[in-house]
Amino acid sequence: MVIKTDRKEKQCTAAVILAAGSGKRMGSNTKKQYMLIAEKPVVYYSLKTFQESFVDEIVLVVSPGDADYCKKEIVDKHGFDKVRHIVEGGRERYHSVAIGLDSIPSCDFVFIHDGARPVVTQDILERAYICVKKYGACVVGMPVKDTIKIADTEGNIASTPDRKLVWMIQTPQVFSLSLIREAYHTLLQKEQELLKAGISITDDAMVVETLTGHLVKLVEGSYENIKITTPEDIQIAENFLT
Ligand SMILES: Nc1ccn([C@@H]2O[C@H](COP(=O)(O)OP(=O)(O)OP(=O)(O)O)[C@@H](O)[C@H]2O)c(=O)n1
Ligand SMILES: C[C@](O)(CO)[C@H](O)COP(=O)(O)O
Repeated sequence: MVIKTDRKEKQCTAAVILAAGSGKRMGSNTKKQYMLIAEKPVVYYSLKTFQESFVDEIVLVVSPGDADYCKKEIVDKHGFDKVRHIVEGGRERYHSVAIGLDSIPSCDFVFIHDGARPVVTQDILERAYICVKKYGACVVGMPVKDTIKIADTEGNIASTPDRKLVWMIQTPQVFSLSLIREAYHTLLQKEQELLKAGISITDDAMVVETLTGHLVKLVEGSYENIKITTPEDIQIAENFLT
C-alpha cells in the first residue's frame, strides 16, 4: 500500500559568500570586507544573516593569505558553524565564484552573495528562496529611481531606456546548483573568447543569461542592500545596521 503525504523533503541550500576582492575603489589600506562597522568587520554582517537563516552551509571565499585570519577572528570567534569551507578566491569575482561553487557538496540550491553587502536581511533571503524553488534562477534587485541614460564612447547620450524596465542588481543571486555549475563550467571554457569580444562578466545572472537558455527572474531586494564600494558607503551601511 502506498501512503501519500503532503510532507516535502527538506531541500539542501548552500551559500557562497565572496570576500576575495581587493577593494580598489575604496582606496583604503584595510580591505573593505574587513573595515569596521559598529566594531565588526563588514563581512561579519552577511555571515551572521546567513548563519541565522534556513541556509544549511556556507562557503566563504577570501583572498590568498586571509583564511587563517578569517577563521580565527570572524568565523570561530562568532560561532559561525555553518561555514564549512574557507577557500582562496581568484583574480576576478567570477573566478572566486567558480572556486566557491567547487567546494559545495551536493545541494539543491546555492545563494551567491557579495560579502561587501552587509545589509542583506532574512526577508530578502526568504523571497529569493521562494523564487528559486519555482524558477531555478533568481536575482535580487530593485527598480531604479533615477532616469538612466546609455552613453556613447564620446560621453554623449545614445539612448534612454524605459525606466519601468530598468533594475539595479544586487545579491544574493540564487540558482539551482546544477544550473549554475554548468553555466560557470561553460564560462571558464569560453573565457578567452568572451574577453576578446569585450564582454566583462560582472554578475552571476549574466553567466546564466549569456551561456544557458535559462530565464532569470528578478526578486525584490531592498534599497538598503547596498554594496560597500567607496568610502561614504561605510557610514551609510552603519546607519542602516545600527
Ligand atoms: N576577485 C574577486 C573580486 C571580488 N570579489 C568579491 O565580490 C564582491 C563584489 O566585488 P566588488 O565590490 O567589486 O569588490 P572589490 O573587487 O573588492 O572592489 P573593487 O572592484 O573596487 O576593487 C565583493 O564582496 C568582493 O570581495 C571576490 O570575491 N573576488
Ligand atoms: C554582483 C553585483 O553585486 C551586482 O550588482 C556586482 O556586479 C558586483 O560588483 P563588481 O564591482 O562588478 O564586482
